[in-house]
Amino acid sequence: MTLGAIEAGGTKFVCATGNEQGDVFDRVSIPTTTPAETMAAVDDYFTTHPVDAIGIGSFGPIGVNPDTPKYGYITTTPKPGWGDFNFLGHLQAKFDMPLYWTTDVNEAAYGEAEMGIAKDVPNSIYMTIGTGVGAGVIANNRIFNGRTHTELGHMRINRLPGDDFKSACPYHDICLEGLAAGPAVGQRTGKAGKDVAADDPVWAIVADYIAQACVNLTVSFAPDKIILNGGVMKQKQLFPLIHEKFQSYLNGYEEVPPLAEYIVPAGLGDNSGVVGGLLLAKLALTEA
Ligand SMILES: Nc1ncnc2c1ncn2[C@@H]1O[C@H](COP(=O)(O)OP(=O)(O)OP(=O)(O)O)[C@@H](O)[C@H]1O
Ligand SMILES: [Zn+2]
Repeated sequence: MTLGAIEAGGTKFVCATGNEQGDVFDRVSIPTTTPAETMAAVDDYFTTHPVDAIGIGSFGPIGVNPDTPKYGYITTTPKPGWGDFNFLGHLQAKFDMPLYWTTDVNEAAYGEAEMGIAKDVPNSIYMTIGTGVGAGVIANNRIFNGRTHTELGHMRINRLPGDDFKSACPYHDICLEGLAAGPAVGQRTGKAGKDVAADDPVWAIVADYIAQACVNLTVSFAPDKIILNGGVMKQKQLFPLIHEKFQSYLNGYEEVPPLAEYIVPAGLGDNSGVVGGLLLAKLALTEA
């Protein structure tokens, strides 16, 4: 059996084939331009690389609730051409096979939960801190959705005293994404995140906000693990800073696993999404 995965991001789409153990056989990267152009390349890929099912994780916001008219759509993105695009419908018209449709972060969360750092625990959260912040919640080995998917990157956090940085989120004066994602780091320092020194004071601010988010995730979802990935988390010195602040903000309220095993980097690195897609394809097949 051959499985397919799509990791649909705002700058590139990755299409891949592999098996139910999460082994990747082949992959291609397609620039995200217009839906017509990008989807034609996706269609071509799975026509020349036949599969039995496809797991799809898309940038959003997207419709994930089958009871709503916009199920399967990319809904309100400002990305030209992609707003109100019926992504799942497009694929269903081309490929007569089981398809699993979810967000890019839910897909990556599923990959880490099944084959990555969280494979031995049933409850985990995968949060990526890159251009934006997004998180996928796995509860009892399943992707958690409510009325729609979560938007945990936009959780409110408390500003540190003296931090008067103007939020980079156009909607929120104080959200994690607006104060601590890659663009905020860039605007705070005047440099690209990768060029900011490891001991720059900006990292203590970023770590504080991420630690606040981890406390919020802990009390909201009671995960066994919180996985932090994305461009900003390439700064590995953030982990001990986050652990220290997390400890002080949780303040002994509840027992959590040892922090070095609780708030951790991804196990699959840049492969979490593609592996998640393959395993969601398998799930779609077993549930079809
Ligand atoms: N080594 C690094 N240290 C700090 N920041 C970094 C590093 N590498 C990339 N970044 C920042 O991370 C952001 C890019 O994030 P990422 O590499 O996760 O890609 P992305 O796909 O654009 O993000 P998203 O998942 O939000 O769409 C940019 O703002 C970039 O400046
Ligand atoms: Zn926001």
